[in-house]
Amino acid sequence: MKTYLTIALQAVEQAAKICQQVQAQLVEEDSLTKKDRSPVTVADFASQAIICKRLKEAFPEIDIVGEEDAQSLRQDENREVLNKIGQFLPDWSVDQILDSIDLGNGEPGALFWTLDPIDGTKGFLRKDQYAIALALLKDGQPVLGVLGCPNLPFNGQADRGTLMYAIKGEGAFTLPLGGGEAKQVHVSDNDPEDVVRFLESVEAGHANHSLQGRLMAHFGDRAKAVRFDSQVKYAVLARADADVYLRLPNSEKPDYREKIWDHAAGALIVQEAGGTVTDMFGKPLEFNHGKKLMANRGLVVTNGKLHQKIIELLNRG
Ligand SMILES: Nc1ncnc2c1ncn2[C@@H]1O[C@H](COP(=O)(O)O)[C@@H](O)[C@H]1OP(=O)(O)O
Ligand SMILES: [Mg+2]
Repeated sequence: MKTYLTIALQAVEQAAKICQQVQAQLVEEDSLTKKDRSPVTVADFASQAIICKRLKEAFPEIDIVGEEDAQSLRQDENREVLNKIGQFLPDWSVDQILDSIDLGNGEPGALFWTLDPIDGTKGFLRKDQYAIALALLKDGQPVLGVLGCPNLPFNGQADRGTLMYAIKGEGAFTLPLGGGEAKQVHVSDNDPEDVVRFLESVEAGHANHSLQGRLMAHFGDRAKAVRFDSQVKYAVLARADADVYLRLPNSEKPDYREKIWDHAAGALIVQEAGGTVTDMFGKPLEFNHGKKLMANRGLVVTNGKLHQKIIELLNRG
């Protein structure tokens, strides 16, 4: 597993550098809009190209299930975006860029990678938080997870981003982006009688803030809301800077199913830091139903001590 970890960390580091460069110079034309109207940027594509290329060089036989594909970039109308990606990958030919992005068109199987090259694209566009999320799944369970969080200060140092990783059964660790010593992380110790820090999406459309608000009311003044974009929320909880992360289905999209690349890495990291991850009914996440968590609804992530209480409150009818 150590070889997988080394390559995964290198790939995420490399992608994070490009994402930081793009974010620093971001203009509106650097993004295009997908069919579901969600945005995708130059950096999403560059990140996926870099990570897929690195993984395939090292592990040619392992499929990669990435969030993006190059179909839209192959259309003339998006030539500008493709050219811009080329500026950030100066040694790459156009075909190399397109083909590397499409290395992420693999299918979930017994052993595969899943990649969100930029999770929280809306946060990225706001020059706020985003994550690069990569996980290795074996027999339907994440066994290795890496989260690159370029705008999440490492140890309070604003100029250093955060990397987090976990190997199943071996704990969760953090180190600064750019290199440094890895330190083990543990979730908080807070119980239902303490202050309870709730993580939620910045984007109101991505979760049911009002249902979450009603649940928080149970804890009165002790409930605090903390908003972050992306899987950065998992990293914040794993290092004990928050206690609960809820993703409750939004009434406008009651049938929404979570995507595997949005949760595989983060869920493993929180579990290895001592926390608990289930859906809103307390059922463990099942990663063996294709690209979506078809057998689960919503998400409840806690430090473990709060889990039962939250599930109880959510399901008391
Ligand atoms: N209705 C929805 N319910 C839950 N998650 C959603 C919904 N719409 C989009 N998302 C996902 O929320 C994630 C970002 O979450 P956050 O706001 O917490 O950072 C994205 O991966 C996005 O998926 P997608 O990338 O497919 O649009
Ligand atoms: Mg995502």
